[in-house]
Order: sequence, then C-alpha cells, then structure tokens
Amino acid sequence: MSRIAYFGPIGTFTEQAARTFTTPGDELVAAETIPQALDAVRKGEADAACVPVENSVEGAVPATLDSLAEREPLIGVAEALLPVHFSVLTREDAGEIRTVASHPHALAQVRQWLEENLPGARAVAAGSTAAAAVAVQAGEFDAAVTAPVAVEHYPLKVLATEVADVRDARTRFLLMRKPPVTLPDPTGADRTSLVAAAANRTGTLAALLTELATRGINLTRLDARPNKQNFGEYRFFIDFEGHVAEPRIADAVSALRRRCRDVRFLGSFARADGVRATIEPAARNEDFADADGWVAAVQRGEQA
Ligand SMILES: O=C(O)C(=O)Cc1ccccc1
Repeated sequence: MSRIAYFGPIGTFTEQAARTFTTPGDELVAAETIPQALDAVRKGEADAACVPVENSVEGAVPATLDSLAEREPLIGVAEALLPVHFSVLTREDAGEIRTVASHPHALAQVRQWLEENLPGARAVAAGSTAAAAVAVQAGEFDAAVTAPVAVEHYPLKVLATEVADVRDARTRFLLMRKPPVTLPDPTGADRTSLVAAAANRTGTLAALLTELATRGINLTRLDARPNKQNFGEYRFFIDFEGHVAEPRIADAVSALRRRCRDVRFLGSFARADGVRATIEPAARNEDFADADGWVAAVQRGEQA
C-alpha cells in the first residue's frame, strides 16, 4: 500500500493521472501546489508524488522543473499521458460571467474560446483547475475552466464541455519517488530524463547534445530554465529515448557527467505512448557490449 501525493484538490487533471499509477489499497493525498506534492515525498509523508511536467500546447510546467532541479533529488519511475480538453463550470444562480478562473496552463489553452464565447470575462489565475471550481462555489469567481471530472466533485452547472483551442492537446505527468529507488526494468520504449547546469562557455550545450547524437540517441525534449543565480545562465532539461540500464545509454550518461559535474538524473521509465527507441546502425546495445569486450581483450594483450 502506497500513499501517492498529487497536485490537487480532487478533480484536477493530475488526480486523474495519479489514478493511473494506483494499485488496490493505495491512498491518494491531495497537495495544494506542485512543490508541496513533491515535498511530501522528500519529507517521507508520501511514497510518491504525481505532478504535471509538460503540455503539448503550453510546454514545460515551470513549478515542476524548478522543484526537481533545485530541491532534494527525486527520481521519476513512471509517466502518464492524458488528453486535455476542458469543461466550463458556473454556479446554478450565475448571472453575467465577468470572471473566469483556472490554472494558467488551462487558461492558455482556451484563450480563443473565451474571446469568442465569453468576450467580456476577465481570466484569473487559480492554483489549479479544481481550486478554481472551489473558488467559484465560494462565490469568488463566476466560472471555472476545469477537467471534465471536476463536475463530479463540485456541485456546479456545466456551461460548456469539450472546450479546447487546440484539438488533441496532451499533458504528460510523472510519478516521482525519493532515492534510493528500484529503477523500473527497461521495456524497449523508455525515456531517460536529466537536468544539467551548463557553464556559460562557448559550445557547452552543443557538446552535451553531441554526446547523445554520436551515440545515435534521439532527443525527446529540451527545456531551459534560468538558474536564478546569474542572469543568462541556464539549466537544461534533457529527455531522450532509452533506459540507463542499457549500455549505450549508460555510456552517454557517463559522458554527460564527465562534461558536466552538475548533472542530476531524473529517471528512466517506460514511455506512456509506447514509442520504441530508434536505434542507429552501430549504436545498438550489442555494438557497445561487443566493442567493450574487444577493448578488454586488447587490454589483456589477447588481441590487436
Ligand atoms: O490544474 C489541474 O487540473 C492540473 O492538473 C494542471 C493542469 C492544468 C491544465 C492542463 C493540464 C494539467
């Protein structure tokens, strides 16, 4: 039985994602913010935390990236991918809609719909989509942009469903645990995630990416966040295909560590979309194992 903290309250997209990680007997615990969900794991109050990490329309979720890079290390062990479209909820007695509240990522994905359907309404940022529903119930705002499940938890009237400016939008969520963890087994369709603090010198980022490219490793995401100490210096979040248990990936991760002391491993886990790694010629795990074996023989003087 595990306690899984999630970015809540109940009825958020993250709660739906967290449900995909539960097995019978697990308990879901709502946290008010993303850092609080992750801190619950760091403090040992929860066994794992489910947080959003990126959206196909709005990109990275900064609160997640910053907490993972800056605070005590956590390791990702699983991911989930959810389709994202929204419902707009109001109170039964709602009159004219002057304010619409939601999580900034949700508001950004319905901007056009709001302009066309509620042109006079002011968009207001809320802690999460479900927190916006709570605030509407309390009379603080007139409408909330929420996950479709929110209406099952909050007694509000549905003004619209299937709202989304971009069809087929998706959000990716991670399940984070506190090290030491048992890494999930490689599946052939895995993702490795890490964050590296690149020194402000010519070619640093290019050098890191070249280590992946020369090993035939396909990048799946590159995000930069300011390091907040020195203006113009960044941390790079680098995701790529493969699992650190594979020789070719271990070789690349080792090279990244040689080039950058300030690198943090954020996990190797099965991709939720099941996309298998593309393997370039001469970059198969067997090629790495074979080459290592040959070098070892050379070092023993057995073969030249
Ligand atoms: O606020 C929520 O419901 C979340 O889980 C964060 C979020 C917001 C918008 C799209 C996907 C996830």
